[in-house]
Amino acid sequence: MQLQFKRRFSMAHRLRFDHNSKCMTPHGHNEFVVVNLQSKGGRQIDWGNANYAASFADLKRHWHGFVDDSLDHAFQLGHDDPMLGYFQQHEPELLTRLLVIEGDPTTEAVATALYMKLNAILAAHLPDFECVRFEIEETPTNSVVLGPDDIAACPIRLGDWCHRADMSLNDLLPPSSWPQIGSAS
Ligand SMILES: Nc1nc2c(c(=O)[nH]1)N=C([C@H](O)[C@H](O)COP(=O)(O)OP(=O)(O)OP(=O)(O)O)CN2
Repeated sequence: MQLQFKRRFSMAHRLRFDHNSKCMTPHGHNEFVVVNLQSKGGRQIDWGNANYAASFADLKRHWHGFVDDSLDHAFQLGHDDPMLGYFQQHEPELLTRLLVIEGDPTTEAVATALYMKLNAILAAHLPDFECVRFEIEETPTNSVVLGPDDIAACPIRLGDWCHRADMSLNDLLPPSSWPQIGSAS
């Protein structure tokens, strides 16, 4: 049995690889992230009693905390985007609001990075559960859907932050400066 949780977030990005694209201009979307979780077998449904393996609240707490408090309204940029230099020089207090990824921040790449982030969060907080389907709905007409094989097949390291169970969105700041998910910042 799979449990599906959906959360909305706002974001901005720009794609620089295709110079003729309208997506060169920074622009934003209101997106949905949809995750399907299932028990790895260690925790089964407690039939006849609680009738669940874990409550919705417990399953959503850490992931939705990350989505709401870190991902929502972040500006997604490629690692070599010159706009990073602007923020480092003029508005360093906003560096925690930048999601930085190797290459252009397409929905495919960001979904892969965020799926890895969810896996790190599950390993730290819900080790008996796994994500078997991960979806980002970028617009009402464009979605990217991933399964575990897509994560295994990713040929590059998109960012160390994807593998940490904290609030980090980039590797510009040391890991010690990022709050843990669920802790007061
Ligand atoms: N493979 C990808 N291609 C594009 C992505 C992406 O993430 N992966 N992203 C964009 C832009 O973010 C753009 O905002 C959306 O592009 P597009 O669908 O071309 O534009 P519309 O939303 O206006 O599309 P309609 O369906 O015609 O409304 C571009 N490409």
